[in-house]
Amino acid sequence: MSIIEINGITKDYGNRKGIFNLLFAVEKGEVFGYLGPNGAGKTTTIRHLLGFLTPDTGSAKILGMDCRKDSAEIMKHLGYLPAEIAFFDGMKGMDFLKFMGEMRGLANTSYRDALIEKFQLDTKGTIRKMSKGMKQKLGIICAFMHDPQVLILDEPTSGLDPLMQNIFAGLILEEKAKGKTILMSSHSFEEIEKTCDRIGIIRAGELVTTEDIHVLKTKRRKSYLITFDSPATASAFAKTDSFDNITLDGASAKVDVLGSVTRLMEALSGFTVIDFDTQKNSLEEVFMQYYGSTITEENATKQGGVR
Ligand SMILES: Nc1ncnc2c1ncn2[C@@H]1O[C@H](COP(=O)(O)OP(=O)(O)OP(=O)(O)O)[C@@H](O)[C@H]1O
Repeated sequence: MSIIEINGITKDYGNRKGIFNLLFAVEKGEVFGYLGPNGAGKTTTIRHLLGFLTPDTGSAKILGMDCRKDSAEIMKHLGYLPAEIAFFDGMKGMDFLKFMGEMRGLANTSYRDALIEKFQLDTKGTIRKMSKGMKQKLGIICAFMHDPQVLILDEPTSGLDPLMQNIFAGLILEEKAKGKTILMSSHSFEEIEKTCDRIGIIRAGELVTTEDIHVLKTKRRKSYLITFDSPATASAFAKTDSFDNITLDGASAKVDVLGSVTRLMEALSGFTVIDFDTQKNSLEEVFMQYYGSTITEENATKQGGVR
């Protein structure tokens, strides 16, 4: 039995908005990254899993239970971080965590306290006065503190600074090692790449693909920005003809590499390199790398009125 199942869900909001015949499953111990641009349908999918929405067709299950009918039972085993956190604004952070803990019958608060420590959150102040990042940390602690078997996290790192994003990635890996099943949505391939086993890409309400992250990494083209000691060295490197796609700019060269970076490292060994940087690709670029013109053609067809 899969832990999370989305069985052919359609929720049509009209105007081509919503989700359409979605079908995927997340297995025990798996971290599943759910990626897509703004408005693709990630939150709508997650709201079905939480039992907040009734699908037009299809169904969702968690731990074999129906997300709509058995949501009270499911909640006992689930940690949820919403995309937009609405807390009781006037409450102090710690009072909120205590309140949520009591609702869930949390007897042992040691994990909660360890999470507060890990995220360095000052829980003494009122939630109203907390920054976006602090509220996000509070939401994360609340989702994990009762040690649930299943976690559903809607854009968990939004508002977190890079240091906290790394701490969050570490937490996900620890939870994965405990055998937790995690579905997390994101816009960022880079973020998902650090933690997930598999990703699903949704676009315009339809699942474009689900793929093993290791397979994707080998298919992925990355850009590297290399700064040499002089423009002459940069052009000498470009003339080695080792790579198809080199763009020169003074002493710098941007090189696109597919898969392993070993070949680039070897090619650079005879040159003086001052700086070496990876350029992050946007999700859109990653889409284009994997699916090339297919996506644009599909979109053009849809915009022309055919689904
Ligand atoms: N209740 C609703 N009524 C009508 N349209 C809706 C409703 N809820 C969502 N939508 C539309 O459905 C589409 C999918 O929205 P959803 O919030 O699931 O996207 P998302 O992938 O989570 O986006 P983001 O990354 O911006 O959070 C959007 O076009 C949105 O405007």
